[in-house]
Amino acid sequence: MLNVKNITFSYNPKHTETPVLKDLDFTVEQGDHLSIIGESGSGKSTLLKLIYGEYDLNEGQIFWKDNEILGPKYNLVVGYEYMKYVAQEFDLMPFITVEENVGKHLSNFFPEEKKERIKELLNVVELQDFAKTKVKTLSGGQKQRVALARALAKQPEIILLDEPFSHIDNFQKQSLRRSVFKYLKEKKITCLVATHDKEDVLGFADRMLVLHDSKIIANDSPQELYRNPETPLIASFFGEVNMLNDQIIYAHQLQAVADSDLKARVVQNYFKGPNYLIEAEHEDAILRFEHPTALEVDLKVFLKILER
Ligand SMILES: Nc1ncnc2c1ncn2[C@@H]1O[C@H](COP(=O)(O)OP(=O)(O)OP(=O)(O)O)[C@@H](O)[C@H]1O
Repeated sequence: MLNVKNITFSYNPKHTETPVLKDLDFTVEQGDHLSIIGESGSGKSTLLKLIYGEYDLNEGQIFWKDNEILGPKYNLVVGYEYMKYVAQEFDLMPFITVEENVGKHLSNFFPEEKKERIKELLNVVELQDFAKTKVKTLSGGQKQRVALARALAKQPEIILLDEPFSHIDNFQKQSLRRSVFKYLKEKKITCLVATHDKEDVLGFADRMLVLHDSKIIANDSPQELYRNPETPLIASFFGEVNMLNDQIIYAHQLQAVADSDLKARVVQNYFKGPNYLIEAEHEDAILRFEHPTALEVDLKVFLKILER
């Protein structure tokens, strides 16, 4: 189990500024998948780096099982055998091939096993066809996949992923995500994923931690946070939201009907694929709702609030 005990951290060595993270306290069970979300600059990457032992904490402690994770003040070399961290910058070796990068830290004593392992990992990240390609010639998304495979090579107990699919194109993202997260679950590798993308969370994460103003404002299952978001910030991670009489209403919860007390005037349409997102004016505020077709600007519509 990962145990993050009341940690506080600021980059400023004199600790004079407001800390980036303050009094964070949470645990992650072995084999669980935790998503870390929050606005840009809320400290997601910093949290992963602290768990990796890259910085010294101002206050608090972090444990993986019984081992305390210590910062550079106490640990000459950053990092532990049982933990891997895939940062937003990949730090690969450009002049050697994909398979050499992936196998970099694997033992040469068992060449057959090593070959098989590299093959398995390249399958997980869907890079089978690039085994012999030099990394310097790869695209950003391909490099990101090599970095993932390399981090998995020695089967860590826990992996920290910072925006793991940010460079991957939409054509491959879905299948790669399924492949990597399925692999981590099967191998019971605990995983912490900092992400902006709800698709990385829904369907994969056991829990979701929301950072805001240096604090954890929510730590629950994605299902629970989706159904009962306590703040518009949490709800807006899942989709477009409206505030109506201090209630959080998702855009898909508003339905155009023949008649209701909620009247609005259409001002804008956005094509979203399966439907349109319609913006409509209601008492000087803009409401957003989904509709199967585009609606004429200035059309008066009546809206009904559906259950979540
Ligand atoms: N090395 C650093 N030195 C000083 N301040 C830093 C450093 N790295 C990050 N920060 C600051 O710490 C805060 C949190 O940054 P962090 O990168 O952890 O946020 P994030 O949530 O991961 O953002 P993003 O979603 O944009 O990646 C920001 O205000 C950032 O400017």
